[in-house]
Formats: sequence, C-alpha cells, structure tokens
Amino acid sequence: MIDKKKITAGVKLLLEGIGEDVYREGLLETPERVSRMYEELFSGMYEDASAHLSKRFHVKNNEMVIEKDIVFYSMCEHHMLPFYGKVHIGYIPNGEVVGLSKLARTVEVFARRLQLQEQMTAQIADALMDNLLPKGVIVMIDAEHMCMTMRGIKKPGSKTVTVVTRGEFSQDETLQNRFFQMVK
Ligand SMILES: Nc1nc2c(ncn2[C@@H]2O[C@H](COP(=O)(O)OP(=O)(O)OP(=O)(O)O)[C@@H](O)[C@H]2O)c(=O)[nH]1
Ligand SMILES: [Zn+2]
Repeated sequence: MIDKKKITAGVKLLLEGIGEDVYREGLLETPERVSRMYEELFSGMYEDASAHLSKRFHVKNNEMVIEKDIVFYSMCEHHMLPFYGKVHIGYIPNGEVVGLSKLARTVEVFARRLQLQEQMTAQIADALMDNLLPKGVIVMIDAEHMCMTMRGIKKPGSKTVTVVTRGEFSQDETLQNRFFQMVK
C-alpha cells in the first residue's frame, strides 16, 4: 500500500527545497495533507480492473456499445502534473456485456496512477479485451496536459488525442468510422 509516512517526509523536503518555512502556520499540515491526497490520486495502483469487470450479463444482440465522455483526471509520470479530459469507449459484445458504470470504474483504475496517455488508452482496451472477451474494442482519449499548458512550451488548449483498437475494430475501418461519428 501507499506509504504515507514517506510521502509526508518527501513533501517536507520538497518544501524545504523550494525555500519555504515548513513550520509556518499555512504549511504545518501540508505534507500530511498531500500524502492523503496522493493516496486518493494513486489509488488505482492497488486496484484490479478485473474486479469490476467480472459481473456480466448475457445479450442476444451483439450491437456496438458506446460509453462516451467519461471524464477522468490522471497525473503525467514525467512531471507529476495533472492531465485530464474524456475517455470514449466502444465495444462489440460477444454474447456478454458489463454494467455501464463498470466501464467508468475501469477508467478510474487506470487514471488513478502516474500515467502516459498512450499507455492508459491501451490498458483500458486490454482490460476490456481480457475480461469481457468481446469481438472488438476501441478506446479514444482526448486530454489536456498541464505540463504542456502551465509550464514549458505553454500551449493552453492544445489537446492530445490517442486511439487504441483491438479485435474487429483493428481491421474494420467502417466500424471505426461509426464509432468516431457517434462520439463526435
Ligand atoms: N508521449 C507522451 N508524452 C508526454 C505525456 N505527458 C507528458 N509528456 C511529454 O513528456 C516529455 C518529457 O520531455 P523532457 O524533455 O524529458 O522533459 P522537459 O524538459 O520537461 O520537456 P518540455 O515539456 O518540452 O519542457 C515532454 O515532451 C512532455 O510533453 C504523455 O502522456 N505521453
Ligand atoms: Zn508531463
């Protein structure tokens, strides 16, 4: 599990590094508070997507299911700054579906970690493929990275879009286009 003592000590060092007075009133509880916040922001490290995807329901029609505009907040592993945006998931069942909320829960499992957007996109797609055994999966994420907006190159409003396809979505461009049309 997360070692809050280590994080607390680390944040104290960080504050000292900045040149702050760690004993001034406003900062007294900050290291401990940040450790509690990190426990929440990185909770996905200790979660398994399979736990959310194990309960499935039978369906007769294997029509495409789309859950779009799933808002997420993650942290980029290069700068430990937030990146956030929307995940759009499409899949073609193979006789079974999961509860819709479980798609959003799967997103949370992978967002609540130090991440790369490309990696997060693929992890969500693979978790669905491995657990739901659908005919195909497509995951699209559009996000804004604070390491691109508030520092460095400073390009507010720039969006990073990643797409991962698995199964039938990888071969069938018409299917992909139906998905893109519907999430637009
Ligand atoms: N591919 C990818 N790159 C990311 C992601 N998040 C941040 N980055 C990039 O990671 C790179 C790290 O580059 P470095 O040159 O090592 O770090 P830096 O000097 O802070 O880079 P600048 O941001 O260009 O100032 C930057 O180009 C970031 O834009 C992500 O999710 N995916
Ligand atoms: Zn970054």
